Amino acid sequence: MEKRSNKRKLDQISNQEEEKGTVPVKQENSKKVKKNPEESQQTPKTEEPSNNKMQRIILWFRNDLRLHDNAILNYAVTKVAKNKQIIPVFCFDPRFYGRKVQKYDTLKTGLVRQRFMIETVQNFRERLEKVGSKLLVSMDKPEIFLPTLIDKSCDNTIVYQDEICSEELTVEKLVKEKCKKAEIKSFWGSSCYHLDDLGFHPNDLPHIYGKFREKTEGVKVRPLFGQPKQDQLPFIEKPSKDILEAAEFMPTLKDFGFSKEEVEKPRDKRACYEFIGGEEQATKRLTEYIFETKSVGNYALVRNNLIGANYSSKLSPWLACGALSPRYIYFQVKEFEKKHRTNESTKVFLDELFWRDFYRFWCMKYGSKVFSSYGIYNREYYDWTTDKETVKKWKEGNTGMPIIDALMREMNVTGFMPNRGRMIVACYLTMDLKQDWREGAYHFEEKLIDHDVQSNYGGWNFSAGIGPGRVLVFNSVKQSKDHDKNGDYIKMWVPELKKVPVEYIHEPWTMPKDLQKGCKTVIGEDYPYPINCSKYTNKVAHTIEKQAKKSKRAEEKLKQTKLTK
Ligand SMILES: Cc1cc2nc3c(=O)[nH]c(=O)nc-3n(C[C@H](O)[C@H](O)[C@H](O)COP(=O)(O)OP(=O)(O)OC[C@H]3O[C@@H](n4cnc5c(N)ncnc54)[C@H](O)[C@@H]3O)c2cc1C
Repeated sequence: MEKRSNKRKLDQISNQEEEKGTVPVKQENSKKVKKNPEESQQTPKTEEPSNNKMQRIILWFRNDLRLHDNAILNYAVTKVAKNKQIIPVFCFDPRFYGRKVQKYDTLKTGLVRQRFMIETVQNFRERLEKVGSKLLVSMDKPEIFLPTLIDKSCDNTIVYQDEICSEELTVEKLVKEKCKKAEIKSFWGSSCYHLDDLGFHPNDLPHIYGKFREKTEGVKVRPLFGQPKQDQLPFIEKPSKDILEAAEFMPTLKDFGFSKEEVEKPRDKRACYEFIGGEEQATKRLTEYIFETKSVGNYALVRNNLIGANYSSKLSPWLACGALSPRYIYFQVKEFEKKHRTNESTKVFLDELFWRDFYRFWCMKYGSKVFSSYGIYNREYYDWTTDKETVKKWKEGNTGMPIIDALMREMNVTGFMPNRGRMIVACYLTMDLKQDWREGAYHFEEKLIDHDVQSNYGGWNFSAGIGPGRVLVFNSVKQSKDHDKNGDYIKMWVPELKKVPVEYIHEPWTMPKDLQKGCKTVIGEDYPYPINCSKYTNKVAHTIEKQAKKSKRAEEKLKQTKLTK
């Protein structure tokens, strides 16, 4: 391996797998629930091999970048062997990092999440080093990099945590194909409930979340795995030069194609929280949210607010990449309930955590259908269109609907958007502007710091009226008045509207012309007219818009004639 040879060239990445769901539904659903899951035991029963051969265990980490409560680390620690070598690996797979999706004109991973991921991997490496291990990092595809670690003189095992959706399953399949000389083991580990404990096959998952909760009422969350201790993860005694290089390699944002200007831009001070990647920051935030500020005890009262650090936990970015275990959160909340109080808030908070579980099992059940345009029920009556100009305005936060613009701008800049906001903007794009929901979902995938394929595509299916449960149709103006009464959130993210009086902040296009001039916010000049959507724009606004367009055209004509003269 040449120095940093694991760094690929960005322009070599193929865009073949443009659309999700290239794996047929059946194949995804064929992920069997293990009947007698030796591999899924809390403490895996690993037999001592009959020979004295070195046991090489390659731990392929993906969305499980933590030492605490980690199923594959637990396997490595509890594996009984006379001689064993544990090799932890993380690949910045070019299919997920540094790749553009041409069809939706989005990146698979935008700048904010990419930065967070580098911090996460760096912190994970440091934590592994503290217990005497190392982390190999590569920018190659796993099916290219992992085979280079197979040593013929050893018994090799490749271990990973199960994933659910098509793109991830395709990679698993390729790894299996290319690593035939190694044994492959996988473990469930990304939800609170263990797949094997549900008591039913994911294909029998109830249609709606409430019924899922009823059906799983008696299911116990399994206890946590312990953290590996010093020397429980013995590395290779005399590693090769290549392996040592990979154990030091860490890509930079530039390696993923981001410009110097983008990389050096400071974090935005308006961000609701300073998200820094890694397990250490994750557990710090968890303690702060649950025990120091005791905010979990007020969750139900404030969770729909839009401003501040503690209206919700902000744990999702660490959960998404597995720097934080959902079971650890669950048990910490239970601890809080024991010490302080059990109330509606702690219950609602845990319920949200189980929504995350629900979407995982839901994606298992429906496979690639969750990425299809009319969803799992083929609701073709929605008749989405794609008007790139409209989608662009929505993406950039220039729709002329203040609450939508504020929410989109917060996400574009910081990577975070409140849950209420996600529902509002998704409903606006699909129900009001009637645009293909996938334009929105792919944009979220690029921008969100907490992007999680199951929660994102599940959330979009739900909001677009093609997913589980009732179809919720929001009125954006009402939502704006309900959740941002004084327009503080709007004014924070849409500074053009700073001087607009509160009574007009939610519908600035209804402001009388004189007032628009008075507060230096002329609609159509300083801030756009709302996209023509009959639900919100009243006749007055349309007339003003038409007149403005007419007079603009007249002005331009006049200029033209002057020029030609
Ligand atoms: C269109 C749309 C897209 C979404 N995309 C994502 C995504 O990519 N990644 C993601 O983690 N969440 C997503 N969500 C769910 C939800 O918005 C976020 O989990 C939540 O806003 C994260 O903030 P928090 O950690 O402060 O959540 P809290 O309100 O503090 O909740 C605690 C945890 O519960 C889970 N949770 C809460 N609400 C939901 C929910 N509705 N669905 C699933 N899990 C939930 C999250 O893991 C969250 O961290 C999406 C929702 C919608 C409507």
